[in-house]
Amino acid sequence: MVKEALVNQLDCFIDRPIVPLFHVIFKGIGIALSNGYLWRKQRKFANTHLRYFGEGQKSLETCIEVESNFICEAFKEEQGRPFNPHYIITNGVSNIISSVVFGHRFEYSDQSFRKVLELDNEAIVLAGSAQTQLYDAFPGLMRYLPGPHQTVLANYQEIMTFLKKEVEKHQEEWNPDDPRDYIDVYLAEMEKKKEDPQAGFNIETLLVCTLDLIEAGTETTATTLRWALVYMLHYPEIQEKVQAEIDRVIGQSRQPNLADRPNLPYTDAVIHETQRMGNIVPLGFPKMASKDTTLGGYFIPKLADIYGKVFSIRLGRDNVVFVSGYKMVKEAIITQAENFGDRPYSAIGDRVNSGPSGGLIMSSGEISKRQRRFALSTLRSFGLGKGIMEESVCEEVRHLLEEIEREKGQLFSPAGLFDNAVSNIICQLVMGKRFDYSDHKFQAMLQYLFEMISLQGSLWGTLYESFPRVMKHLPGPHNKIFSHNKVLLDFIGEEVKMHKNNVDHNNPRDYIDTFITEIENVCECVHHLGFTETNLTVCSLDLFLAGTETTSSTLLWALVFLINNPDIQYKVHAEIDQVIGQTRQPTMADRPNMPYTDAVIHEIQRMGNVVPLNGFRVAAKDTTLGGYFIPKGTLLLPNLTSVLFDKTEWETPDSFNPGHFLDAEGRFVKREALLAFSAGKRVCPGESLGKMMLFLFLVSLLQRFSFSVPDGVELSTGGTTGLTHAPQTCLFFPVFISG
Ligand code: HEM
Repeated sequence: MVKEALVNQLDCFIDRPIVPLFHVIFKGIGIALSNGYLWRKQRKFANTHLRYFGEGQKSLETCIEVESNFICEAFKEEQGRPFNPHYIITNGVSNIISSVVFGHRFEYSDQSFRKVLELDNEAIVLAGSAQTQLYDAFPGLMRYLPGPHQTVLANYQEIMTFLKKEVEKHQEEWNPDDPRDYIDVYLAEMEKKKEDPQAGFNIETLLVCTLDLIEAGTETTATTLRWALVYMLHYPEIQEKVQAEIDRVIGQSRQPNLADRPNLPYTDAVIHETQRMGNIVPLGFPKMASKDTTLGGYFIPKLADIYGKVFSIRLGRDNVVFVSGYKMVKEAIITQAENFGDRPYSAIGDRVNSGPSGGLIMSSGEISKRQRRFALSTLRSFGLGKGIMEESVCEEVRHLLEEIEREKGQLFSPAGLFDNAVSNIICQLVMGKRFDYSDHKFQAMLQYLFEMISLQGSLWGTLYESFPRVMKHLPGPHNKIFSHNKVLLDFIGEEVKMHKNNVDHNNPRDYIDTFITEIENVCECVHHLGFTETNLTVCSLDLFLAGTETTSSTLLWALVFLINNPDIQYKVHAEIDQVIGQTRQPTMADRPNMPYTDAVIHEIQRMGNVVPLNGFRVAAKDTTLGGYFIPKGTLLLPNLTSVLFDKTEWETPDSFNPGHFLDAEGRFVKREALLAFSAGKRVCPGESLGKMMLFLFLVSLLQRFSFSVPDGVELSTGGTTGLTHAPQTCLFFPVFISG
């Protein structure tokens, strides 16, 4: 699979991502961390001239033979006493590269060069540590804070000063007719490439290239040699066999040379096995997909094409198993529903829910079962199926249409209105009232709600989940998750207080009343199942968190896809005209008579893909999935993107095609692979309400308006991805359709 990525898909995985800490030093120039045209030019130049100055040439072999002698002499000086060969080997190896780059070697007693090697070694070790990774997350902040990242930066600065001196010396002595080494030919190339600044031939790039060559060549080769010694110590019988082969083929009277290699098969095999076991660049250097594969470390569809249907990735401190494709996701969340029904521990959830298992979204086990059952039965008794909820939606539709009419066909962004309209339905359900679109306090609450969702799905949220103890004390946007959450809980808490004052236990008006009644009625022994006032506010907030942005983003996607496909918008208008006309409001009873519109809404949900990653699950016991062993406690992400765009399930997965949900006669067909609301034990409890809102809002909007964008504007279907996948800010013309 790695070969598939690195060799067969060479063009797709050639670029390096920007790593902020390294970027300070390497600046995206040089050979190792550059991209595009500059990288191609620098890499080609290095390839050609490294070959010229030695690689593949007898002169380099001689140079290595000489250096081997120095190493052996230095070992001899230890007179058989135990010693650490680290710096002798490192110095020896880097001398080979120094000969090519600087045209000379450094004595092992040269303290200034030894210092450079020590600084480099320390920088490499520290750069791989978890603490320095914080720098990559918060470069703006960490720049001013103490920590190992400062040592990494200081070490590289000092190494750069050393390299600068070498380059300056070369500039002083430079004779273009007699290039001695890589620096000399580079100086000549700088003259030649003056007209091509994009290729990056300048002193700054030369310094970075020099550092790249010394660093990449020294640490790797020297570490492999040290592994070789370790294996020889561990396997004395193998060491003896290598020595026997050397005695037989070379003897003691001359130095080894490369011509001996074909006659030393055992030794050659040992060196290869050392490289395999030594595994000195265990992860490879990060590569960035130049085509769609990953985003900010998160899975996007093409990743599964590369790694298979079940693969694991380290996210922060956890190993997360990504499950992809309809069949495998179904196997995980439906067939093995019992095993993958719980949520993993979440540091954010723990803090916002006043304990590890509160609310509806983050709870697990018995609490989740009881709270989900309670929420679903309340949703049912407040109208799903009885028409009360439908009435609420129809009333909200009238307010929404009125607001849009006020725009008088001017360009406008409906996002805020959709958010308010959808959350009003949840307000009706939870607290029995709606808020006017001009209510500033409620608008502010919605802003807090969305910012909280967006921050949880951002790198800041991920960092908090990974390093809660550190992040708790650091400034940064993640703190807003908690402050906003508190404001929202207080807002709901106020409602709970008011409800408590005038609740009629025999006649509950909404979710809050029903919950208060439940707290009164259930035995105190089941309060630990979440029937407490605190959990009532958390569960209410969860209904807003889970229900508002998902539904309103789907409505926005609807307009994006219908504007981009005017023929489809036209057909929906035609079906509305034919089935409903202009004299009455749409109702849910119209849906069975509108197969085309129904198919369009389902296709919007598929392509809109508003919960791209689904919710995390955790394995309740050891199990297997797709042939892989999944130990108890493993985090699982049953990836919905991979299901909604599964090539084996959808005829045209990447294009907007309502035909996915229609048969040859134009009848609506349900498709099992449309898991937009997920499935199994944690399937969205708001699915029916969500579907009702989508149908009534959308059909009512299209009954009254047709939507378009200014000429020449193409709406992006790329979207922004965090926990949810929403269209980028969109501006539309609502054109009033007169009766
Ligand atoms: C188009 C609209 C919606 C979509 C696409 C959607 C999708 C989802 C998805 C994918 C999940 C994750 C399930 C899992 O982890 O397997 C979820 C969970 C949830 N949704 Fe929805 N949802 C929508 C509307 C709503 C509405 C309107 C409500 C509230 C009335 C709601 C309430 C919830 C709750 C409470 C959960 C958490 C359930 C749990 O963890 O057990 N959703 N939703």
